[in-house]
Amino acid sequence: MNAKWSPVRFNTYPENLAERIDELPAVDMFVTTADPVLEPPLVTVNTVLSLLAVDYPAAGDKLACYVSDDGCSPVTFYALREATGFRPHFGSANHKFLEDWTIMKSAYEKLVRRIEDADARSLLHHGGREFAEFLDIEHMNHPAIIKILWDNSKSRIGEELFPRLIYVSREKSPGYHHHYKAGAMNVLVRVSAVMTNAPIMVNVDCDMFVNNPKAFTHAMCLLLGFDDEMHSGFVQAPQRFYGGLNDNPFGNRIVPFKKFGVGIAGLQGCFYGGTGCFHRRKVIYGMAPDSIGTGRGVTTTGSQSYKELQNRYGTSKELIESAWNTISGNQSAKPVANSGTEVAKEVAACNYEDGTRWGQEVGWVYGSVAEDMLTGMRIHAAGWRSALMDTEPSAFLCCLPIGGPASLTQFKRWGTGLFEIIVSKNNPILAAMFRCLQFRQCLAYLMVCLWPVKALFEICYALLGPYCLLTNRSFLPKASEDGFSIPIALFSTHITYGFMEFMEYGLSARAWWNSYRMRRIATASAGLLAFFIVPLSTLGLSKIVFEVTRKDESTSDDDGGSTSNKADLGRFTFDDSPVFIPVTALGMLSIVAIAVGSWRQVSGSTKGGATGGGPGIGEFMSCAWLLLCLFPFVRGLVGKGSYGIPWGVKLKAGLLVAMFLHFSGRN
Ligand SMILES: O=c1ccn([C@@H]2O[C@H](COP(=O)(O)OP(=O)(O)O[C@H]3O[C@H](CO)[C@@H](O)[C@H](O)[C@H]3O)[C@@H](O)[C@H]2O)c(=O)[nH]1
Ligand SMILES: [Mn+2]
Repeated sequence: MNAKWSPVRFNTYPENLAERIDELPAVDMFVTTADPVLEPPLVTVNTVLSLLAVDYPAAGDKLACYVSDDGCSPVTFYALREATGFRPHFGSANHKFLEDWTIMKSAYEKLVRRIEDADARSLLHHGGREFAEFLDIEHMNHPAIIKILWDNSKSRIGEELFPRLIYVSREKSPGYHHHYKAGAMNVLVRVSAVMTNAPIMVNVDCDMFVNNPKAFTHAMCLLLGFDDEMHSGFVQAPQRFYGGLNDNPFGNRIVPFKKFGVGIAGLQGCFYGGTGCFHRRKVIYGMAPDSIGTGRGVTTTGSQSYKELQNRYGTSKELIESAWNTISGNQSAKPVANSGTEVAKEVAACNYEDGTRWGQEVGWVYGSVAEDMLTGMRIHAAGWRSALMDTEPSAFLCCLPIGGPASLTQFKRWGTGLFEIIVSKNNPILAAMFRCLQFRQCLAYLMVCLWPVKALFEICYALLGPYCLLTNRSFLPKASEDGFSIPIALFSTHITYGFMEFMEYGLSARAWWNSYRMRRIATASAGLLAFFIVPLSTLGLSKIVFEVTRKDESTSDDDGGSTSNKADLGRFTFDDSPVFIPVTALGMLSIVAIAVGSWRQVSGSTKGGATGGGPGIGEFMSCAWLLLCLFPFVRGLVGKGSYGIPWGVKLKAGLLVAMFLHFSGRN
């Protein structure tokens, strides 16, 4: 309620920028990809092409696109290089669009075929000099590879300028933690600092393409439009998805967050969602808003402050100069190392961050696999607000994970990451007490970050029903008692409220149900696991890794998938991941409980229950409701192939159920 109480919407009118068109700032665009198998190079190329084609004044000069490839894949590199060949079609796309449509389409189809046919081995051996650096390397142990795929100096006179495109694969070494996406983002920030140093940066995941060609100008409205910059430390576009399945079968389209998003926009501002977000470079460099206090430690010039800058940003002369230009507001200065990649490689090295503030007060913050939440919170804690940019059509679209394993792995990562924030020194309570995080914003962060803790309570509630049926007890008033109306009223208000919210957004009842039950499933599986993993990892007993979500191209509309195919895709799938154990156990348990409870009713042995305290309609209903929510798992118990729960999981779940039966039978 705190989060939804004061909704705010920002409307943007890019046409009002027309007079200031020459003043529009340069934008560095960042794309991250990590695994050529889970994230097909074609997906990345589509994203990059959409960024390069964005409608922005003097785009060729002001935009530069940096692609970080943590997979260090020659195929990704090849795909991007081929994509630059698509360049001539861009100029024409803007002018005589229709005539050139067919030419462009066939060029694109050729590009797709080339990328799909590419294979790493033959590229390495027959691809020429450009691939030499990829030869004989391990993807977790290699020097930095940085290649300028398109540089404006290559443009011929008279040719329309085309944004720069730079391929970055940072150095990796077994001795250094690479901090997953946050680490990749920080390298991109530094590499771009010494190459183009644009005051604004936008970052997207490799599967998130630009859907509204005017997206950047809309964002500028919010970045330039406030009297005080403080109101838009960053500008976030809400996550929207393309294609996808009907009615959100895996619940990852988190609909209640629509209202939540607009709600917190009215507090200190929307959360940073990790993708589709415009950042001010100086905010990322750890600056506080001018109206709050200048420069947080880096205000003066002279040798002393040079040392300070070095301690913060590292030893590269070029980077320090560029950072100094950024924090002192000297945007007109040209980037320092415009040519060559030597300096860029220096700042992309593993050991560059040693002894600096990168990953703490500077750049994307380390210490959570939900680096987006953590980094956004650091920015809010510095006193910035953020603005939500909701354009029509949506600025960016990304793809949704499909199937049980991919969805629950994603939920598990979020849960772990969020809980990591709570147990770290960067938690929202401390930020509200000692820094500039507002109280209500802190509550909103807590509500989200405490989700794994909520899982523990939710599991206990879920177990109450089965426990009562099994042990012939009750926890709810009997239907004949007056008190019975209280749980009924609570339950139906809760359900009706959630349902109405979906109706308000014009969604189907089915979508509501899918989302509702998927939240129960995700909490009891991914949330619960996250709750246990984080303390274990703090004790050093387990290791948290960022598991990249598989990007399925088949979710796109143009696949032409038949309806039955889509229905199949919407069916829950399983694998042998431990994330499935708790819910499988819960499903089995409720079946056993209902069986035992009904048998007792039928055989009339309830009379033996302690002073008529046996289960009533309430307990049966909660068990049945639980079973209904877990229906995909009940179906999975008997399903075949990937639609069936593997025996290993069933066995472990069975063991848990047996343990529960044993202990509940004891008293
Ligand atoms: O070591 C890594 C791991 C991941 N990534 C990139 O990080 C992005 C996000 O990963 P993905 O598996 O797609 O995660 P999602 O669950 O789809 O991402 C959501 O949640 C993440 C935090 O958990 C945020 O970083 C994302 O922006 C947000 O979209 C992708 O572009 C990856 O290529 C890297 O660059 N390096
Ligand atoms: Mn993603």
